[in-house]
Amino acid sequence: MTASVWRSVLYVPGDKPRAIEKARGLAADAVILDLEDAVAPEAKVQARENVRLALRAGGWRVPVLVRVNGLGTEHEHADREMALLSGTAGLVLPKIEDARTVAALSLGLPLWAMIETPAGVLNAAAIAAVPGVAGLLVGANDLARALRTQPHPDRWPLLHALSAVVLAARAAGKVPLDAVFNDITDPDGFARECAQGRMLGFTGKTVIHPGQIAATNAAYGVTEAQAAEARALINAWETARAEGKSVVAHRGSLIEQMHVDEAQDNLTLWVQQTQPESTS
Ligand SMILES: CC(C)(COP(=O)(O)OP(=O)(O)OC[C@H]1O[C@@H](n2cnc3c(N)ncnc32)[C@H](O)[C@@H]1OP(=O)(O)O)[C@@H](O)C(=O)NCCC(=O)NCCSC(=O)C[C@H](O)C(=O)O
Ligand SMILES: [Mg+2]
Repeated sequence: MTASVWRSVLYVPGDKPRAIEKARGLAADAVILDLEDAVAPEAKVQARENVRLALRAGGWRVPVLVRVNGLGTEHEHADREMALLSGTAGLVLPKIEDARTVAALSLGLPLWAMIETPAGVLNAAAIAAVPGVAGLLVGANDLARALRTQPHPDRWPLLHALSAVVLAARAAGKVPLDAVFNDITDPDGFARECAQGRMLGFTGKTVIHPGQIAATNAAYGVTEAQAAEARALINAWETARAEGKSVVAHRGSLIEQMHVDEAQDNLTLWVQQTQPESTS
């Protein structure tokens, strides 16, 4: 599946070999092997070795990214070198605050910038526009702490930042991925947040537990009925255009080129969902 249609992206702590193995069989569209905040300082070196072995072993059905430790940390260079030499599909860079630091990396593989500080949000458009950047990920835990916001079931205090990330990514033609939902025992709250993220314009969501994957794929995916409706809309458009009509109504509503484009996007996602091996 191409990154532009990733629905679920699973974080897996680099110091948990059992979870890394389990991730191979899960239905996430991409995996992030994490060396940063999921790993305690004393476990960092072993985690890097675990990730190296997992990448070198191969056999992954989906793209595997590595979240390296932050710029300026003692692990920065070793993490990056390991990931580059071991065949990762991309690097996730935490706490990115400006475009210049990302542009200076020029590593020749897709970079995923995490927006999780106030400065990162304010500079998100410039960060997204850096040529090597494939997408932006929201880090809502760090951001909430930095902004001193309080939790809210509909994330009101973070809405401006969430939309800023979507705007920045979309303006640059890059992929916006929503933040993690921390409570793995709250499926209703999780589903609500997935629906909100999709409404805001995110392509997909980062998740932290196998139990969150199916709901994410459903929320960000396309159902068979939606695919059929997309075909019907395209068909109505093409028929009307062939008859020389410039204004087209379908099921009582005006449709224009952007609706046809959206229907085409849904069909593309449907094909990638149902035949992932033909498109990855
Ligand atoms: C949240 C967890 C600590 C819960 O762990 P646990 O209590 O072990 O869960 P379960 O017992 O329900 O696990 C059941 C089985 O599933 C496997 N498992 C659990 N999580 C994962 C996973 N992420 N990937 C793959 N497999 C997973 C367990 O191994 C069990 O398997 P088995 O033994 O075979 O039954 C835990 O889920 C966890 O550690 N999650 C990831 C946490 C993480 O990565 N955090 C960092 C990224 S989030 C972040 O930093 C966001 C951002 O930066 C911000 O600022 O917001
Ligand atoms: Mg973070």
